[in-house]
Amino acid sequence: MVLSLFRRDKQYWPSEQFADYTIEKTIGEGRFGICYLVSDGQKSYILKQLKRAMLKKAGVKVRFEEEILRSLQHESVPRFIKKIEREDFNGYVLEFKEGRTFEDIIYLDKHVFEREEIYRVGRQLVEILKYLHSKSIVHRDIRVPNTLYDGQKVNLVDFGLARWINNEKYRADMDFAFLGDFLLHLYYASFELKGFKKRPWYDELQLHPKELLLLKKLMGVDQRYTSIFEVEHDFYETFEAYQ
Ligand SMILES: Nc1ncnc2c1ncn2[C@@H]1O[C@H](COP(=O)(O)OP(=O)(O)OP(=O)(O)O)[C@@H](O)[C@H]1O
Repeated sequence: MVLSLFRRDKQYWPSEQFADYTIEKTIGEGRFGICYLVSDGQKSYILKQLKRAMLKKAGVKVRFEEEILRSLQHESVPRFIKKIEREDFNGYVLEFKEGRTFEDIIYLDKHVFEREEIYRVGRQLVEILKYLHSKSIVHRDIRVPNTLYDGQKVNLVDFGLARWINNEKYRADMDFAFLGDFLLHLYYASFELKGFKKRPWYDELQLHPKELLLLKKLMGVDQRYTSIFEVEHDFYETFEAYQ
């Protein structure tokens, strides 16, 4: 038992067979785990391998992702398919969600987001947050590498930091700063710095007063929203012209 804690995590390679799945490729490696794209011959899935060292260090915390994903049923959130616990592997199989990460779309493709698209993307994130918060879940990691987009639909992945809201350490409003920062990434995709001086986002981005207020309240520059319903209200008012 003690020895197994110090053993290195086994890496899986393309074409290798694992349980009922064939490994297609490694998608990403983070602090907590390694994500593989796998197939059962019919459909693709995500196999998430939890790192042994992290399981030991974070203990019960890594279990939240499983518990929370199992409790969710939303078209933009991967379904929890099954858990796999073996001597040489700890992890689970998740539904594969389509789309590339916003990180790749912004920084590799250099895609420019016009206001209408910012509205279409933002609207979906507000809907996802309404669902999560109604289930007493705060995601705490809505960032460009954890959001997938196929040009139409937005999917939210990586529930590794998600927690049950207890209004103390874990509050719903924690997601608002992430949402604000995410939207700023979309605005900045079309931003060109004129001159040399870097100024704060609320000075250098050309924003409508309603956009400015929405973003300031999300980011906590102005008094932060207290519920997703307030965010939703202001979001739709801000983007009224695109509905
Ligand atoms: N269900 C899914 N469908 C499609 N792609 C996914 C899915 N889950 C994760 N991915 C992809 O795998 C990458 C890594 O996933 P995830 O962030 O959950 O792993 P992680 O080990 O927790 O990483 P980190 O520690 O960096 O947060 C994501 O950026 C995304 O591109």
